[in-house]
Amino acid sequence: MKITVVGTGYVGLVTGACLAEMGNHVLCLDLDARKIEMLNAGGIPIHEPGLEEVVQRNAAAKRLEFTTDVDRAVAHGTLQFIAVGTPPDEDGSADLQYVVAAARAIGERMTDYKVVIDKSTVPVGTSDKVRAAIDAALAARGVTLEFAVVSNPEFLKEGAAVADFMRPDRVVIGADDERAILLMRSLYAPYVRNRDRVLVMDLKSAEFTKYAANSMLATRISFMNELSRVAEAVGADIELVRQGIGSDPRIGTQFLYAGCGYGGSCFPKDVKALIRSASEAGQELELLSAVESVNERQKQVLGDKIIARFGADLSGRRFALWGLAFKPGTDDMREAPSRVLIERLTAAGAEVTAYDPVAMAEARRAMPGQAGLRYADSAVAALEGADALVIVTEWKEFRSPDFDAIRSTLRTPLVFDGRNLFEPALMKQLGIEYHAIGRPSA
Ligand SMILES: NC(=O)c1ccc[n+]([C@@H]2O[C@H](COP(=O)([O-])OP(=O)(O)OC[C@H]3O[C@@H](n4cnc5c(N)ncnc54)[C@H](O)[C@@H]3O)[C@@H](O)[C@H]2O)c1
Ligand SMILES: O=c1ccn([C@@H]2O[C@H](COP(=O)(O)OP(=O)(O)O[C@H]3O[C@H](CO)[C@@H](O)[C@H](O)[C@H]3O)[C@@H](O)[C@H]2O)c(=O)[nH]1
Repeated sequence: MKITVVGTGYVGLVTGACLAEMGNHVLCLDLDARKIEMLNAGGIPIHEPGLEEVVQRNAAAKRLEFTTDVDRAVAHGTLQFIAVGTPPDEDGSADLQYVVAAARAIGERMTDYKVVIDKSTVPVGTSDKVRAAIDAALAARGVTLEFAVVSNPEFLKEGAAVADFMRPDRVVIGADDERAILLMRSLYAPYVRNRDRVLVMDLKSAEFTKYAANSMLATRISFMNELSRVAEAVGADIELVRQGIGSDPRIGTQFLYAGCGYGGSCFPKDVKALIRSASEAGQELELLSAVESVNERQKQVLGDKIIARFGADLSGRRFALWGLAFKPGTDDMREAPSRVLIERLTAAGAEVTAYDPVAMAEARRAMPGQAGLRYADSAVAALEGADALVIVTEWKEFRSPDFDAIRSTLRTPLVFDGRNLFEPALMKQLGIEYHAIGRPSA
C-alpha cells in the first residue's frame, strides 16, 4: 500500500520503517529539515535497537523515503498516518496543535479518497477535531471529497520499539467507515499471528484505550513505589514482595519494579492528560492524581537518601551517576529521573560525574550548561574521586560491575541504587554500604 507518515519522530520513524518492511511504499514527512536531511544521508536521529538496519534496508529498496515536501507527502499515501507530538499544555492537557495542523495540511491538498489515521496519543474526541479540520480545509477550497478518520494508537515501548511494532500484543483500530476498516485490517494482517488481536472499536473507545493502558501501567509502578517506602519502614524487602505477588497470574510479573520513579515521553504526560480530560468531563480521577504525586515524590527518593546520609549541604561532595536515559535501550532524556536528581544534588552544592552508554550526547542537549555536571568516558572513570555511586538507569552493563573497582575507586565504598540491581547480602559481604529502594540497607 502507499502510505504517508506525517511526523518522523520516534513513533513516526518506527511506524514508517516497520510498514515498509512488509513491502508497503512509505513516505515519511517532517517539518524538521535537519532530521530529514540526516535520514536522507543514511543517518538516524534516535537510538533504538534494530531500527537503523530496518531503515537502511528499506531506504535502499526505495520503499522508505523521507521528505519535507508537504504536497508530495499528501499526494503519496491513500493511508495518511499522523504521528506528530502531543506535548502537555501548561494545564496538563494534550496540546493538539500539531495534530490539527497535520490534518489541515491534508485537507488543503488532498485530491482523492484518504484514510487519515491518528497514531499520536490524543484525548477522546480528537478524531472529531481532525475531521472538522479536514472538512474546513475542503470547504475553503470549495471541493467535496470522501475521507475517513481512524484512531490507531501505538503501544510500542522505547528500547523494544521495532519488536513491539512487528509483533504487537494487539492492534487497536477505532473507526466507523467500513472501507477504512478493511484497509486497516489488511495493513496489519502480516503483523499479527492471530486475527483476534486486531481489535476494531468505535473511535472514542480506541482513543481512550491508549490512555487507560498507560495509566494502568503507571498505577502499578506507583503502587509498588509507595509500598517500597512501607517495606523500608517495616523491614520487609519489596523485591521478595514483588516476586510473591507477581507469581499470581491475576497480578502478573510485569511493571511491578519499584525504582526511582517512572519517566519518559509518555507516562508522565499521558497520566496528566487523562486527569485533565476527565476533569473537563466532570470526573475527578482521585486514584490517578495519587499515581502522579507518588511518582513526583519517588523521583526525590534517591536525593532524600543521599541527604539523609551526608546532610543537606553537599558542597565539596562528588557523586558518580550511572545512567541518564529514562530507561535502558534508549537515549531519550524526556522526564528522566536522572534530571531531577542532578538538579537536586548540584543545587545542594555537589558535583556529579555521569556516565551513560548511549544517552550522554542527548543529556548534553537536554541539560545544556548544567552547573556541577560532568560526563565520564566509562562507568569506572565516573567513580574516580566520588563519595558514592548512584545508579539511576538499569543498563545491562551495570548489573554485574567490577565490584573491586567500585570499592577501590570510590572515596568511600557506598552505593545508592535506584533500580535494585544487587543483593544487599552480597554488598554486605563485599564491604560496600548499600542503599536500595524498599530493601534492607547493607
Ligand atoms: N515515544 C514513544 O515511545 C511513543 C509511544 C507510543 C505513542 N507515542 C505518541 O506518539 C506521538 C509522537 O510521539 P514521538 O515520541 O514520536 O514524538 P517526537 O517529538 O519524537 O516526534 C514528533 C515529530 O513530529 C514532527 N512534526 C510536528 N508537526 C508536524 C507537522 N505538521 N508535519 C510534519 N511533521 C510534524 C516534529 O518535527 C517531530 O519530528 C505522541 O502523541 C506520543 O504520545 C509515543
Ligand atoms: O516495573 C517498572 C516498569 C517501568 N518503570 C519505569 O517506567 C517508565 C516507562 O517505561 P516503559 O513503559 O518501559 O517505557 P516507554 O517507552 O515510556 O513505554 C510506555 O509508554 C509508551 C508511550 O505511550 C507506550 O506505547 C508503552 O506501551 C508504554 O510501556 C521508565 O522510566 C521505567 O524505568 C518502572 O519504574 N518500573
